[in-house]
Amino acid sequence: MQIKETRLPEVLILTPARHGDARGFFSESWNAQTLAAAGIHHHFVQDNHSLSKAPNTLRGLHFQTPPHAQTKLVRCGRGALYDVAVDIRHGSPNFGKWVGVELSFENGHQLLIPAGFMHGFITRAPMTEIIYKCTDTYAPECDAAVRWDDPALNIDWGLEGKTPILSDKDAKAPLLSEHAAHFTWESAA
Ligand SMILES: Cc1cn([C@H]2C[C@H](O)[C@@H](COP(=O)(O)OP(=O)(O)O[C@H]3O[C@H](C)C(=O)[C@H](O)[C@H]3O)O2)c(=O)[nH]c1=O
Repeated sequence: MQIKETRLPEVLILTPARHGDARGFFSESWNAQTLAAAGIHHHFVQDNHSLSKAPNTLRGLHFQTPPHAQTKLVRCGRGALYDVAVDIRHGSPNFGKWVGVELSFENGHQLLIPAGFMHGFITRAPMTEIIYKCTDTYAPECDAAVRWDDPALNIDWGLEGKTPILSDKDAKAPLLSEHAAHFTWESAA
């Protein structure tokens, strides 16, 4: 397992080993003991899996507010995507700062996104599948979204002038500044 920091130190790129042979490869996509040996302790309770059929499909920016904030371990099961995490922890020196990482079936990279960060991604290929583990279960009453193109965040999604495919919910999401509550977050669960 390779572990690499990003410009937001709490957001890590994890790349499990792939054991190749003539048939293809085998990889432990997640092993609690391996992560614990690296000092990474999370209790995941829900796995998510979504398919986005077209490139430039953008899902985000999403998060669950306390008490159901989620740490996520994200990977790309098929295709390719650009995965983005945004720090919205009240009082964080990196509040409002973002980082993006290319995740693909080919590169096998995973992104560990702690509670207190928003998550979003844009697909770079057709039929892209994202698979991710969460440390809390779905809580619709805590499900929140912020506009993908919030000028205060200035995220570069690599759209090159194209318009992303969005859900109605994401198209109508508020700006971060319109979220009345400033969320205080326990340390990442
Ligand atoms: C998140 C979630 C959704 N749903 C249901 C609710 C809707 O009927 C349907 C689609 O939900 P939504 O449009 O919120 O799905 P995405 O746009 O992929 O949202 C996700 O995308 C971003 C990138 C995330 O990190 C979050 O996990 C999540 O917000 O699945 C569930 O049943 N359980 C769940 O945990």
